[in-house]
Amino acid sequence: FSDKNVYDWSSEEEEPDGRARPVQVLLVKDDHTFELDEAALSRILLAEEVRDREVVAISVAGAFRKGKSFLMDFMLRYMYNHASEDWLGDPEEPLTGFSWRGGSERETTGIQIWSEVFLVDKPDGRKVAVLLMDTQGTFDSQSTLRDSATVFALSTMISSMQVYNISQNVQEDDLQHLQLFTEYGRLAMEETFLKPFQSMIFLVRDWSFPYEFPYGQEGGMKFLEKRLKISENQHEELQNVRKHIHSCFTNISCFLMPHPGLKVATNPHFDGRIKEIDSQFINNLQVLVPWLLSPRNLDVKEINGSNITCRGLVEYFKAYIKIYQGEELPHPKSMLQATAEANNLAAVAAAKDMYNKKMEEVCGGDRPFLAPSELQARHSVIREEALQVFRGVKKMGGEEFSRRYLQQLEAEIDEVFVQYIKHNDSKNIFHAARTPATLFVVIFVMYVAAGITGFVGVDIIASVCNMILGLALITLCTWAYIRYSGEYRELGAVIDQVAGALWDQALYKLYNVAANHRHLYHHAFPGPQFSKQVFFLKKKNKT
Ligand SMILES: Nc1nc2c(ncn2[C@@H]2O[C@H](COP(=O)(O)OP(=O)(O)OP(=O)(O)O)[C@@H](O)[C@H]2O)c(=O)[nH]1
Ligand SMILES: [Mg+2]
Repeated sequence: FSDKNVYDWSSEEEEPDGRARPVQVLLVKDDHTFELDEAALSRILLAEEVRDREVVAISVAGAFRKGKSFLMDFMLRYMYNHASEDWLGDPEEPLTGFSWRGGSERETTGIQIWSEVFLVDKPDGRKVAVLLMDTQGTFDSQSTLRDSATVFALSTMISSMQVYNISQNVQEDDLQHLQLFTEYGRLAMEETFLKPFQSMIFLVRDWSFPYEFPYGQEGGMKFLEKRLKISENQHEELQNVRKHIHSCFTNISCFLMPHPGLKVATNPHFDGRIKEIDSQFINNLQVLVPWLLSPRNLDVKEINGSNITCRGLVEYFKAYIKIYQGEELPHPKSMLQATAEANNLAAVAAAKDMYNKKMEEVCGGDRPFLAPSELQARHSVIREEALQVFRGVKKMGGEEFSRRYLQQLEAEIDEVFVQYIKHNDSKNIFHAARTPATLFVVIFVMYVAAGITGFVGVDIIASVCNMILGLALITLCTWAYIRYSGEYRELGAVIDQVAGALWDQALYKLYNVAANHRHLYHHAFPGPQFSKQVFFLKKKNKT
């Protein structure tokens, strides 16, 4: 990091007035790839006064358009006013910092961090660096599920405190998405016996049932306890989500926030001044922000049980983004897509299972050799039955989607059929006798050749023939021993292969000779055209 270039402002990041501002460190590009702006990240986290300080990273994540950046700006105000009593400041002052606005389209993209890292003295005397992080909302209409999952997972991995910003209630799908995203994060991290992430704060915005659970942290905790409770009679699916969430975070808490008033929610000219926000919201903001950010509540970022400095965080950020840029992680899928895939795969498995069972009955290990044509016929029938089984299973995802799996099933069945053919062939006594027969033929031919050449007086060729004869004899004995004892099977396979090749070559040659002389045969025995065709058809059917 001593390289000076690392600290240089990149040209587009030129900041003439030196004022703090949000800096985009993670970019999600149009082609849904991710890019880390290392220069910008290094410039902020490797500045001399902070780089060796332990870091507290606070992030806010959740669905888009739910007031995340708005909340972050109040956190900024708290940090700038040094946690004083009247940190909210002038009620007429517009709210600035991370860019926020009304409207239905997304605002924040990627991950942005505040260019100023705050140095805070903790009550135990340690000076820590506080980093504020704003993130792209999940499930906007321009992001894939993978984009959302990556931004959420990365911000959870990098932060020591993740604020999960949700609207109105903690719904089961909020929990399921949290489960999906944290699992996606955990995949990219090293396995550890510790919980992978630190603090998770469920921040419920626009809470409308204070008569059931009062606003604030205590009401929130009671509410969340109820929501995340695991009981015996709960369905396994519900239990799994809850167990997963408990296993991911060392600290889980909740805060119930009231609605900020209609001006905040609906007035396009609202600029964030406190005067126009409901007093109940402000009162709770005055509890929430110090609860999150007061020096004694700041948790230093830990990874694998050791505290991380700003310098370390840069390295982790780089390492994690590399994993998400690569192709080794599975892509998170939408619920429908995942279910449709599971349905189709189960149907493929059932159909294949049925095919295997029926084929075992036809030509399994304990069944005798079956004529190849018969095997082919039985295969065709059973294959069609298996395809019917696949078509008969109810599957999500539609015709088009399941066609791919049907093709996969057909390919797999055909592959298995090749194995059945081989298995059936090996039961053929002539197949087993192919190697010794070939060797016998070689021995015989060599014997005759040696005899003739010896008689004629070409001794050298006779000796060569005798040598080949001897070799073939030894090979035959070796092959017999291997077949009998089951040892040295690789050598046995080589002998079979060579003998097979010899056999095929000889047959091929014979066939060629026959084919070359066929016209002579027809010439010698001319017959009516149709009978020739019938003859060939019959022959074809037989084979
Ligand atoms: N109903 C409601 N609206 C809020 C709340 N806080 C802020 N808003 C309004 O919500 C709108 C969006 O605020 P942002 O902070 O830009 O939202 P965001 O979650 O950062 O949005 P993205 O960056 O697009 O993900 C603004 O008009 C805010 O005035 C809240 O607690 N409840
Ligand atoms: Mg935002």
